[in-house]
Amino acid sequence: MTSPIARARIFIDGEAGTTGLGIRERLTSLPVELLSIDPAARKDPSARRAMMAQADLVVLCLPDAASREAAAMADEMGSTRPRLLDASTAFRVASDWVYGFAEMTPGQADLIATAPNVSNPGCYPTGAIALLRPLIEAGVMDTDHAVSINAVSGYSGGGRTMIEAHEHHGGPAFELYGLGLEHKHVPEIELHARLSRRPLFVPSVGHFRQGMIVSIPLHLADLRGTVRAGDLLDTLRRRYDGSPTVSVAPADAALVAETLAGQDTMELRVHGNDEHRQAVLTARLDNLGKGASGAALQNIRLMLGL
Ligand SMILES: NC(=O)C1=CN([C@@H]2O[C@H](COP(=O)(O)OP(=O)(O)OC[C@H]3O[C@@H](n4cnc5c(N)ncnc54)[C@H](OP(=O)(O)O)[C@@H]3O)[C@@H](O)[C@H]2O)C=CC1
Ligand SMILES: CC(=O)N[C@@H](CCC(=O)OP(=O)(O)O)C(=O)O
Repeated sequence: MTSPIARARIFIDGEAGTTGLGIRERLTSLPVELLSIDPAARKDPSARRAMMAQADLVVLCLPDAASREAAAMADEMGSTRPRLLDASTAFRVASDWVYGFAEMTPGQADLIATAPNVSNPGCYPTGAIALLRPLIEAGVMDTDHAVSINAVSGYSGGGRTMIEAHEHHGGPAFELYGLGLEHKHVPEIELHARLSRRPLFVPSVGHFRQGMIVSIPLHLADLRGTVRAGDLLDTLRRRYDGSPTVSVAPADAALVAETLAGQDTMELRVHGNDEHRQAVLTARLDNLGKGASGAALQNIRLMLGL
């Protein structure tokens, strides 16, 4: 862990957006100084650059293109460059950025603590990678396993535009999307879960504000060796033993997506039937909590040694 910076200064670029607001609220629990931009100048590059120049850490809560622009601005500052934590998809598979999923694998939290650039994970990848990577690292699942990932998110996952659509114009009760099979989270899941074969990913959104379930059906006969559902459970338990944020919970007959709304934790489960040699892995989280702002707070604490 790095030595704590005395009252570090943090600038959230995109502070008024969904993720930015969630981070701002959570920062009140930390001994840091929040630098806020004049709302009228929030998209003015010179005003943003001036805020960045005063900050120890800049948290980017922007669309991808604006994040790339902000990272380029930071690079122009040379030795006075602030450290960056990016909430967008822009740098999640970039080799010179550290992936900000502290529990993903042993040693990841230490990498985050010292990195100049950290990318906050996507909401869906947080659940998918948490379930898949321990199985691949334990050799239970082959890297080229034919993985299918189904997921449902609350509408806040679509940012301000989708929130307004659902809250003011009555969005659909349930909608499958990403059916072109090009969702922006697939490369991130493939890389960080350590898959060598592109997974199928079918996301959906429901008419509820916050919450998410990611589920991965498995035929146990397609895994390595003679694997039972209990072996999958043991593998996940070993990986997340003692984690305050990721827990491995008992299987349940049904799961409600909204249960963890407002919380920054994630629950993993293995729902197995050894007679039929089948299992469904699930991750339940709040897309705005462990899926976004809660993970960002975890990364901020690690980066500042708090
Ligand atoms: N919502 C979610 O569940 C998650 C979102 N994310 C990621 O976080 C990022 C932000 O998403 P989210 O908070 O949902 O989006 P929002 O649309 O709610 O917020 C984006 C914010 O960025 C501002 N903004 C847009 N362009 C610029 C610019 N060029 N310069 C400065 N500010 C700008 C917007 O201002 P204005 O509204 O005035 O245009 C708005 O305040 C995205 O990259 C998203 O992928 C990550 C994890 C989960
Ligand atoms: C419901 C919905 O639209 N969800 C968004 C994902 C949420 C999000 O913005 O994801 P990031 O974590 O990558 O930023 C989507 O599918 O694009």
